[in-house]
Amino acid sequence: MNKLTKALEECRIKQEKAFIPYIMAGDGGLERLKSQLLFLENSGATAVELGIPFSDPVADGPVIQQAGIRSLENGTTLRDVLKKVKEIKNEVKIPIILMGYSNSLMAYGLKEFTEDCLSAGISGCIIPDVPIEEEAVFSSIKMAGIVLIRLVTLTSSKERITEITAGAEGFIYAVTVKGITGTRDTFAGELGDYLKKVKELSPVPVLAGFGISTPEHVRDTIKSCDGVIVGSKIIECFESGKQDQINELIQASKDLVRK
Ligand SMILES: O=P(O)(O)OC[C@@H](O)[C@@H](O)c1c[nH]c2ccccc12
Repeated sequence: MNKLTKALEECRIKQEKAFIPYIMAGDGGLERLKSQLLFLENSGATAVELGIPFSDPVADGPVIQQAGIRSLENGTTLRDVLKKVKEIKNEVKIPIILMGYSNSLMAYGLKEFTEDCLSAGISGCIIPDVPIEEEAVFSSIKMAGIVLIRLVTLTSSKERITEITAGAEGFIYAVTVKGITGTRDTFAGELGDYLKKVKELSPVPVLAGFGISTPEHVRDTIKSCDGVIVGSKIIECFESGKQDQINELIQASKDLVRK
């Protein structure tokens, strides 16, 4: 079974919620990647979403844009990222999901990208600018047993959510805001109902992401879904050396079920 699918299945059996932090590969240099991944693993993350730096990150807010710029300035390429992940794959146990825009993958060549992901032990990919209608282009990834994570948003209709969740693999990424990535203070009132609706329709776990940045956000959001994804706040914490706050966020995802 795919390592990510298995990790999520273990969460379900243990009645735990999933927590997936996002980091930008090459931010601070790729030599930092192993210690970041091990820190997140030891803090109790279920998996890690690893961003591929890209010059035109259309879905990203300022924090991730800046992290991408820093990484590109360090000269990080997708090839380097996959090489580094391959190098450390026996030491890092948690599943790694690559997050990248379609251009980066197409420019690399999909056949080669798939092969290199396999040898690096990548479990899943998130390609946010690829709607299900275009997914066939990336079928080599799926055929290799790497899950392709699909996204739904607050504005997706019930019909659209049904289409997207049918045949979904790994988990469904439920975007919690109408906008780009980045920390938020509050969320739309309809968020809980939206997540419950996606959960009713989805055959795979539903994880919510975008804007989640405090332990309260984590606790509130996971009441209505199977886990959360946190990006911008994690990047900020690593930047400012406040790793203890990362622990608090991850811990918040474990609180609910223990009570
Ligand atoms: O940064 P936030 O608001 O916590 O959102 C998660 C996010 O960072 C991560 O999943 C992500 C980063 N870039 C993306 C682009 C599209 C979808 C998802 C993402």
